[in-house]
Amino acid sequence: MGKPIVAVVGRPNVGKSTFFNKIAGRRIAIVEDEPGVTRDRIYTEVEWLNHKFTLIDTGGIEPESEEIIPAQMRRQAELAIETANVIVFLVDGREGLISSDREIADMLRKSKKPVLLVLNKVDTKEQSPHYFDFYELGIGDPIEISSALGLGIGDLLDEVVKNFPNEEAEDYDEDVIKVAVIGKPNVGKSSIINKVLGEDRVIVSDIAGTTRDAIDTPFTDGEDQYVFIDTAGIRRKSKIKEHVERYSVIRSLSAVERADVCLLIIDAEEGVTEQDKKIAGFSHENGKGLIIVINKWDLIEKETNTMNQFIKSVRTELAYCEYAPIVFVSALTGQRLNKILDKIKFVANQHAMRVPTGALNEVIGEAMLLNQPPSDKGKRLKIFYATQAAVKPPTFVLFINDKELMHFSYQRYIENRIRENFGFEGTPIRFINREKTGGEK
Ligand SMILES: Nc1nc2c(ncn2[C@@H]2O[C@H](COP(=O)(O)OP(=O)(O)OP(=O)(O)O)[C@@H](O)[C@H]2O)c(=O)[nH]1
Ligand SMILES: Nc1nc2c(ncn2[C@@H]2O[C@H](COP(=O)(O)OP(=O)(O)OP(=O)(O)O)[C@@H](O)[C@H]2O)c(=O)[nH]1
Repeated sequence: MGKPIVAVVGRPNVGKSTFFNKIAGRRIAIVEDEPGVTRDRIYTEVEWLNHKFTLIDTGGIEPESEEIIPAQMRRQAELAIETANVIVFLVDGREGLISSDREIADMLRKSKKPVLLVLNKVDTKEQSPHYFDFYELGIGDPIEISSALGLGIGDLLDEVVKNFPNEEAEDYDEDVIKVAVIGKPNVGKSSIINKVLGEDRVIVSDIAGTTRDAIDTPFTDGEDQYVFIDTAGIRRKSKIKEHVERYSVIRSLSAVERADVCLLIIDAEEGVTEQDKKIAGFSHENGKGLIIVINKWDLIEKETNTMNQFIKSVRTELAYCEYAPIVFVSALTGQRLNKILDKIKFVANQHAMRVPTGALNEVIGEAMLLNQPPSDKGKRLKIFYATQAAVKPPTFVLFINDKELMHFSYQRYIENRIRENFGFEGTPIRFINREKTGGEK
């Protein structure tokens, strides 16, 4: 199971952005130093009491578009209900209860998701004069905070964490390959899924070891078991056109969290957009396998170098995922779609691959001989020993003499040597640097 997702909802002006910023200030970012990773405030990674979760901001409601306000609010709440494990429902403790709070509350109550009712703007130690009114919403005890002053935030996060689903909760068996098909609206996600499912694959109604979500689509090619995660939203053509880009990014988040491999579908005519970067960044940060699928290739007029030029621009725009293979397909003509499943299987294996410690240390030893580690003030970096501590994604612990001496560029060099020797195509690689004291060897 992926990291839990927490969504913040509430009517305009209750302080959602202020709240989000306050929490985002505490964010931990695993790949923070990596250049090119697009940071956007749609989501932030948070750690509280050893629990990691993703906080999503369902976004502001545009005050200009008058008639649309109720619909937008409704959509925002729906989105939170669809994607989040815990919902923080923010209301204004100074202004008191108003009718749009009731509307949102009705939707949230019906969702069966854990909802925390949070009175914001309670800037003093005293209880809000409206405190008891909020019980009427039927969501339980209100929690008082001041996002502006940072009061009550810790207690609130304690409550949030308590409501997370059991981390031991069963998902699919280890060897079921979980695939998220992600991308902007209209790039051809459903068409690709349908084509893949159409080709001799058997959709299975039940699959070993699952408490599975009805919106997933498990299938098998006779050899391996797969599941397209969270595809209901894709198959069920939504009536409400999701104009707001943010919505489709958020929709992708929970699917990515649960996936082993993400297929990022890009429209060949449009090329890589900002939104694609956000989604790819999310896959990368969450350590998922990634395949970049350029769809609608039939619409492109080809000259000698068209494909290479396209690859070049994708590599530039998505520089931090250069490990991801790029495939050019057409869901319309079926071109190269038969290769997709093999690619998925391949990347899933790379993502779960473990290399022997002996071979790993040989590669690193050689790497250090070929290209001396950096030094500073007469002290040179030493890597004493390395071991692969985890898979999905492959994670290496490097025991070194001094963390300060490990530069990004050298880490990158080590990563490249590991990739050259072992592959790991399609998966990010993580490093943990550990100082080994008394470390001469
Ligand atoms: N006194 C006080 N003011 C607050 C607090 N939190 C937010 N505000 C103020 O409330 C106003 C609205 O805050 P935002 O964070 O923009 O509210 P929002 O819910 O994101 O609003 P939309 O983007 O319109 O949905 C701003 O003027 C904030 O400064 C608080 O804890 N105490
Ligand atoms: N020419 C061409 N059209 C395609 C291709 N793949 C999909 N389309 C068309 O693009 C449109 C969108 O395809 P969908 O599969 O519905 O896209 P989607 O990404 O699932 O869209 P949303 O449900 O809005 O997220 C449809 O009209 C498809 O027929 C392709 O490879 N070539």
